[in-house]
Amino acid sequence: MTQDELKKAVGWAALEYVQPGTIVGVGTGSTAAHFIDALGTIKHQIDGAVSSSDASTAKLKALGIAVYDLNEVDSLGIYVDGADEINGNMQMIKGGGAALTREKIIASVAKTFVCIADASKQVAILGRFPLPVEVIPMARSSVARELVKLGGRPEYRQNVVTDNGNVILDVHGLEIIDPVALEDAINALAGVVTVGLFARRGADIALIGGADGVKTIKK
Ligand SMILES: O=C(CO)[C@H](O)[C@H](O)COP(=O)(O)O
Repeated sequence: MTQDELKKAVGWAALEYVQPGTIVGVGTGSTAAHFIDALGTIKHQIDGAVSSSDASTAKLKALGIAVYDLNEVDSLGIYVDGADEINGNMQMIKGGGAALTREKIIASVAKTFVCIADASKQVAILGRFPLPVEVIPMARSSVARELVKLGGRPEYRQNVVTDNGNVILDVHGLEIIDPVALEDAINALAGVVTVGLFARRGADIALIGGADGVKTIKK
């Protein structure tokens, strides 16, 4: 199977966790896009979605799925999203698609985070994938200097402006032994909006697509 076929398999497998009559939290990226396609087939059974990016919102609306502002929603049963890396403790690096801030907000509200990923995303130690950090534009250089002190090599993601009007620094060269400590340290830097390290709030369920099919891992 190709990587995209594995992404499709987990995207469709996530339908099992969608409860009829509820609003569903929806992530961003190529794996989440498969989930949105799957969601479209049961659109009359759900109340709608809360979306983590303008791109996912457009895709949801094109399929006829109502998209709600998170402020209109009191609670959320599930959030379904991909990951750039996931470790054995269900902690993740996210933000390859620059949607990390809205993803983290929705994940914080949802009762259950369902991570959908192909097996290439599983790692023993997070950090091989450059860690995305969303930064207020005027703090780009000052935050970059602080990230160097934390042991990383930040690179400005050229020509990318987030849905929130900010910029992204991708931090290379990290071997993240203590994800919670690094998440806290980066979040504490003035000018950082969000770090794409989902350590304090990791996934509750991971659906991992590999050669043997879709494996379910529960926290
Ligand atoms: O965090 C994300 C977007 O900000 C995505 O979930 C992550 O980049 C994985 O993307 P894909 O499913 O395309 O491999």
